[in-house]
Amino acid sequence: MTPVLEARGLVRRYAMRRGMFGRAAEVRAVNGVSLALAPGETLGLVGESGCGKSTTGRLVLGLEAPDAGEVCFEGAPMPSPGTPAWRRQRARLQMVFQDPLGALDRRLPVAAQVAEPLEIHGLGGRTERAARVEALLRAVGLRADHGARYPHELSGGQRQRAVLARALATDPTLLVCDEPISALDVSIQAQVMNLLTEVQATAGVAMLFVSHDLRAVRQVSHRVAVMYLGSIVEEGDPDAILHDPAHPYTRALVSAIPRPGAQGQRIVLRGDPPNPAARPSGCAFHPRCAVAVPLCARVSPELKPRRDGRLVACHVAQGEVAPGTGVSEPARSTALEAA
Ligand SMILES: Nc1ncnc2c1ncn2[C@@H]1O[C@H](COP(=O)(O)OP(=O)(O)OP(=O)(O)O)[C@@H](O)[C@H]1O
Repeated sequence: MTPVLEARGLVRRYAMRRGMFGRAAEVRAVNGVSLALAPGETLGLVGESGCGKSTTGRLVLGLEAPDAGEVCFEGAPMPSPGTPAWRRQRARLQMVFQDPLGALDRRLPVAAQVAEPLEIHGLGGRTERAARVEALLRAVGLRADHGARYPHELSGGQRQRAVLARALATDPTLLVCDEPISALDVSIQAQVMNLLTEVQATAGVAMLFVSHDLRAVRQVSHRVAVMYLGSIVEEGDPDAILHDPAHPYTRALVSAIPRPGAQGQRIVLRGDPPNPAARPSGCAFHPRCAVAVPLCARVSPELKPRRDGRLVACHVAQGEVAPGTGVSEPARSTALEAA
């Protein structure tokens, strides 16, 4: 089956000035990310602030061009932004961002905004569009009269529902949801998460669900990818990752989830939070890692399957470090090749 989305080796760098008169430094926001999504599948992208989740989302949507790597949508390379082919494809690729008020136009009633993508892409006549808007509002749990209101006349959860209705208007095959619940009250978060689960089941849309909240990601995702400093460090089944995280960074993330009765289990990461403008050599996580060995400072581990099939980018978790000797032969030769 052709994947809806396939991204290979994505790299995105930004120039960043250090202070008013400082020299420009380079931030590697995304550093070799590859991912694939099957039709109807949801991939959760999780990691702490600044690890490159949103930049990955923008690259996947074609809102920004990568400095290296390629994005294929339904088997074909993503057309250049602004071209007619790109505009046609944009109808099939939609997004839902964190702030529903910012995503909506304050001067337009909700129904007009839900109808907008249909007009832009020339889908249906006036009557058909009106019927489609009503059906979309109903599908996301809003009434027809909500459509006549302006965004400020809706609650936060209702606004995010309106944003979702608009995103679904063109019947997309891929939805990128970037922190869709983090600006909402906790009680409303659950409603929107349930709605997203419903949308998955009924619309059959593939989703890239970006969040720093592993529990939210687990609720909607078929697979989870954990990012650290621009790279995916672990990928696999959400339950397996939550119950038996393989990468030391994932273990720290999981241990930070508050759980009743799990006292004193939290892993506190040592060292400073990562600075993308000063990327450590080798494994980017090694300065904060409790199980790092000398190899980790020299050789960047690849994301590859362990014996149990879990994808992990860690020399230790992959079993490349032989007990007692420090480094096993395959890892030693990789290190020598890299030296
Ligand atoms: N336009 C830009 N110019 C310069 N640096 C940028 C730009 N966009 C992002 N960055 C930097 O790239 C890195 C990754 O940012 P990104 O927004 O992708 O992270 P994130 O994981 O989505 O974070 P958050 O959860 O806080 O939204 C950060 O260090 C950020 O400061």
